[in-house]
Amino acid sequence: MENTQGITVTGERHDRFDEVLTPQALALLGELQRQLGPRRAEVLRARQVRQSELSAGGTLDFRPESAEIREDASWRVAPPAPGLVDRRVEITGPTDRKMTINALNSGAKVWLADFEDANTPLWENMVGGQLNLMDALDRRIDFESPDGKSYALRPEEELATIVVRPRGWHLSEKHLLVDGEPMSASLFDFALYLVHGAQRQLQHGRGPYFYLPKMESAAEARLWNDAFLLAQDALGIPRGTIRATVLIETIPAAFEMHEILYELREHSAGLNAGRWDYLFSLIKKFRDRGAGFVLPDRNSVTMTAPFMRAYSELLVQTCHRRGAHAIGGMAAFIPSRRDEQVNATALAKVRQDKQREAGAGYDGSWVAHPDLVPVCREVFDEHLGERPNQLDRQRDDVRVSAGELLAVGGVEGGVTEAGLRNNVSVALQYLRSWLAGTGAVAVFNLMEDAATAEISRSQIWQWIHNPTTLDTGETVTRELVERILEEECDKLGDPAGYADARALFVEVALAEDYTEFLTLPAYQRFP
Ligand SMILES: CC(=O)SCCNC(=O)CCNC(=O)[C@H](O)C(C)(C)COP(=O)(O)OP(=O)(O)OC[C@H]1O[C@@H](n2cnc3c(N)ncnc32)[C@H](O)[C@@H]1OP(=O)(O)O
Ligand SMILES: O=CC(=O)O
Ligand SMILES: [Mg+2]
Repeated sequence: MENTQGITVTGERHDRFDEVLTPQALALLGELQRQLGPRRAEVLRARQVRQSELSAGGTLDFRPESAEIREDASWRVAPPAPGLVDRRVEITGPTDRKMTINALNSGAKVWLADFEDANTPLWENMVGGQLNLMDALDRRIDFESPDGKSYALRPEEELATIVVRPRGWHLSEKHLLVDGEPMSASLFDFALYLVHGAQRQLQHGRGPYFYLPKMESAAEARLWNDAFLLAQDALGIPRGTIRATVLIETIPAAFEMHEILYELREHSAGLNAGRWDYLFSLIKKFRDRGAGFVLPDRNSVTMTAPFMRAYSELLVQTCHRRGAHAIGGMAAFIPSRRDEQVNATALAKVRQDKQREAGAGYDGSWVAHPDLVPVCREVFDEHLGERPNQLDRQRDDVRVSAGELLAVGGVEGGVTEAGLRNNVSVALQYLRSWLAGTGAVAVFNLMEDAATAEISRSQIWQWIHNPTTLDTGETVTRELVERILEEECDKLGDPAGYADARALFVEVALAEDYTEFLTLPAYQRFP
């Protein structure tokens, strides 16, 4: 452990970590944390205040205070930056060495290098991931797997543009203390990539680009914008070099899309419809509000549910009014190279999802696996023709009210025993994987990550705390879930291997008090 000017690294200095944790990088981390740490605490407190209002019966609406920004038709975000003009296919995934190479080579236009939903924030993953990004930008990221398969990058012009997703504002990085306090994980991930990636990216004719997750308000976007201004000035990089695409993946943020774009306009690269966290947020924010907000089984809530369609179309309308890209979300179906049937289903489902998005006006969309790149590309090729995007397509036909965004009742399908069992089993399997250091995993042929697992455990909490009857006629109670937990654990086998995941599940799904993010108590389990 060392302490230089109030900055202490408590994490281990593994091989080559010094290349990431340089004096220049540590100085920027300290500066950002000292300048913006108190503001971060403020926006997190504002989330709590809003939650108390909602729990007391309040609602969400478009903000009268910022009506002028929404109604002013004159402003636009910055024109798309190099490497971000054509974003028809974006692949997402963690930053381990093999997946970094596979993602960059996948044929996608963009790679979302993920320190958030698809990542377990182990110190080794965080700093190791930054090293892999540096090596990828230096084009020296060859790798050999234990079974002897060699990996190398394709020619420059075929590689995806890197867009890094730092962790959300709620998370801290406890291995980096500033004046004795853990620093913001968001600022940690952002600044390390900026320090090492900016010049390297500019040499490749691109720039330091980011995806910003889990925001709940325009004030949070302003905080990011201030971090960009401060960091660009500190590093002598022209203002506006950084670009950021914001995930609209919380229900409060859906009411502030124009305002979020406005705050970031000089740095904005558009918005993305993060459907899984959005559903999680809906459940979380209205978790104790009774039957009108109880969603049925996770798998029966799709993007064609009226409230999801409203959110998705409002996002395209907002973006294109402001000259900003609208990027679609993740269909969770994962292809299989071993099972033809599973593969055919995944390809068909993903095709359908991308067709809906391209038809709605999205400029591109996400895939979770290299084998899904061609299908997404085909669909957008058909819609875009020779154009790199469809920013010119205005959705003036879209009219979305606050009530429509919040009308979560009335989704077809109910709460079933099978759905409850699925939530229990998926949550257990995901938590085990997360605790072992892998933050994205295929379970029952679907992609599971922090966002989807949040839905599973939050639904269980919500069903226990609001009168909910299963298709079997039984009422969901803590005792019933405990019995099902026992049975699902038996099916999975390996009780010792699941012991930690099981304890964490009880904490985040069955406790009387709701846990805001499962990753908070999960992270505490790491030294
Ligand atoms: C809600 C949200 O935020 S969505 C965004 C966050 N989530 C994600 O990014 C999930 C990304 N996807 C993944 O992590 C993976 O696809 C998983 C875990 C779902 C499935 O992975 P696997 O079980 O390894 O799939 P599979 O065995 O079919 O992989 C085949 C090959 O594709 C590679 N691959 C699979 N997904 C990806 C990816 N997203 N990026 C790069 N390479 C990938 C594998 O590394 C493997 O490579 P190899 O043949 O060289 O060994
Ligand atoms: O990050 C994406 C989501 O759907 O959540
Ligand atoms: Mg998300």
